[in-house]
Amino acid sequence: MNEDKFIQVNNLEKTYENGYQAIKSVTFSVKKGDLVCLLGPSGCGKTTTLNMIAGLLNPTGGDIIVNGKSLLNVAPKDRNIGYVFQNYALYPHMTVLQNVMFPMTVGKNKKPKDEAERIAKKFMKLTHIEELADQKPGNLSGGQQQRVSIARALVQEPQILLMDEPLSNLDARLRLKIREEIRNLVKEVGITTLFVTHDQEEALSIGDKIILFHNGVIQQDDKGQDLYLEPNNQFVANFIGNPVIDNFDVKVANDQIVGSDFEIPVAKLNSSKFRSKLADGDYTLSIRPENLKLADEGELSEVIDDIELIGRERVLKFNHAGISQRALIDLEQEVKRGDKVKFKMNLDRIYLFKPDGERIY
Ligand SMILES: Nc1ncnc2c1ncn2[C@@H]1O[C@H](COP(=O)(O)OP(=O)(O)OP(=O)(O)O)[C@@H](O)[C@H]1O
Repeated sequence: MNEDKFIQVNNLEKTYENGYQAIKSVTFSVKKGDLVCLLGPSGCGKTTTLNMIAGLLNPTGGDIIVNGKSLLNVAPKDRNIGYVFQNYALYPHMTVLQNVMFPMTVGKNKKPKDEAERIAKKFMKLTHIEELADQKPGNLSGGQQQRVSIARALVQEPQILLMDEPLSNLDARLRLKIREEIRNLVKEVGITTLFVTHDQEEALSIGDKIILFHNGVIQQDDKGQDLYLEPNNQFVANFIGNPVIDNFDVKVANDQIVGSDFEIPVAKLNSSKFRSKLADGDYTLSIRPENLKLADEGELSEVIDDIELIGRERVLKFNHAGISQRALIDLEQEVKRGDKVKFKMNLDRIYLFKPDGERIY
C-alpha cells in the first residue's frame, strides 16, 4: 500500500435520479494520517462525495480505494468508516457512556461489555467527556454532544473518519475551540480524516490540505497557503481570502495592461510568472488587499469611503470604477475617511485571469 494514497478517489461521478450531475469526474488522494478538508459553497458536492465514500450513496462512475482495496462492492457497515454528522445523531434515551459504547454492542463488532466499556472510556478521555458518562444527550451543550459523537465514531477504530460540517451547530467561539480539539485528536489517534466545511477559515486552520469544489468539479487540491497565494483560477482567488480579493477589469493591448484610470506596462511583470502567453484582450486583474500599499506614487488614486478595524489591521474601502475595493493596512498608518490616497500594487502578487477564469499570470 502506498501511504501517500491511503484514500484514492478515481474519476468519481454521481448523477442523481432526476438527471442532475452533482459530481463530475472527481479524482484525489489522501495521505495516511492526514486531515483533509473538502471545501466549497453550498451545493458544490461535498456531502455527495462523503456519502459515496461512506457507502450511503452509490456512485454512477469511478472508484473509491481505501488502503489498496476498492470499497464499491463493500456494504456500508463493512467499510470500517467512522462518520460524524452535523446534527450529532445521538440516541436521546441512552447515557453518554451507552451512546459511545453502542457501536460495540451490536453486529460483527460486538465486544464483551467490560472491554467495550474500557474502550469507550479511553475515547471519552481523549475527547474530554469522562465526567459526562451518566448524562443524557438532552442535558449537554452542542460542543459536548459533538464530542460524544466523535468518541462514538472512533471506538470502532475505523480506518478513516468522515466529518460533515461537524461544527456548524456551534457558536463562533466554541467552533474555534472544538476545531483545534478535533485537529489535536485526529493527530493523536493518527486517523486519516476527511472534513467537510463551507468555511474557508476553518479549512485553512485545520486542514493538512484543502480540496476546493465548485459545481461538482475540483478547482484546486493543495495546501491552504498555496490556494491563497497561487490560486488556479478566478473562482479559487475569489473564494479564498478574507477580506476578499480585489478585482479590476482591464484590457491588454500594445504591451500595456489598461484599467479604468491606471496603466501597467506588461514589461514590469515578472516574466517567470506567466502560465501562458498574454494575448491582447479582456482580463480581470486581481490583487489581495494586503498587496495594495499606501505610497506617494502608485497605480491607483482613490478616495477612502470607509474604514473598518479588524484586529491589528485596518481595511480601507474605496470605490474604483463603480466597484467597491479594499486595502489592508497597519494600525499605525494615519488615514481618515475622505482622504485622497495613492496605492502601489505589489506587481509580483497580482493575478491576471481570462474571462473564463483561467489564470494567465
Ligand atoms: N437526492 C438528490 N437528488 C437530486 N439532486 C440532489 C440530491 N441530493 C443532492 N442533490 C444536489 O446535488 C448537489 C450537491 O449536493 P451536496 O449536498 O453534495 O452539496 P454540498 O456541497 O454538501 O452542499 P451543502 O453544504 O449545502 O450541504 C446540489 O445541487 C444538490 O441540490
